[in-house]
Amino acid sequence: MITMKDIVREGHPALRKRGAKVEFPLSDEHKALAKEMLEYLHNSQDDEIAAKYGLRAGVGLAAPQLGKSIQMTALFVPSYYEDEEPYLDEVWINPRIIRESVKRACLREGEGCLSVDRDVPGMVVRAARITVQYYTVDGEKITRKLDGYEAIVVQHEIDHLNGVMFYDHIDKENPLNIPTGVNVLG
Ligand SMILES: OCN(O)CCCc1ccccc1
Ligand code: NI
Repeated sequence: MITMKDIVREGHPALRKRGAKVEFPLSDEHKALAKEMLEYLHNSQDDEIAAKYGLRAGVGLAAPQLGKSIQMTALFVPSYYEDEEPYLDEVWINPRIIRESVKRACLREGEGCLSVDRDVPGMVVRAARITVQYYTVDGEKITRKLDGYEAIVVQHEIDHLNGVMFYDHIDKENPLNIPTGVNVLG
């Protein structure tokens, strides 16, 4: 199982490279990696397992964070309501944003990252609504629109696949400034 020791931290080259496109059909190695990445997210959001193995909770995990410079990310965003299906619970292959709104959004609390062992305060301003195109592990091509918290998470993950870190988006001069018209979430 993936634990924190498998997650590379700032300074590791894989975090600053664009990942290579994943070929289909997925190799056994890539299939196993996809499964393990999603498992990490489930484990990290299970209080008992997370405490037992010292896992930091995450709603996303991108392959470059494991030192694997490929275009693969796992997403596990539980729904707001316990008894409802999670909003996102899958692995996306070769995802790309094909459209984004002019409207911007950010999380009131800012963002963090499993590959960043420090707090980096500041507004991470992103597109409020995106249209993404990705492949499932079975090679099915999906086009999907997202908004709200999921849109923020997916942009954070796709950034990782392109060597971008969340703090690259923070305004150095005025990190806590919320530009006019930006939706503040949370
Ligand atoms: O790359 C995923 N990872 O570092 C876990 C944190 C994910 C995340 C945190 C805040 C806002 C969006 C996404
Ligand atoms: Ni991250």
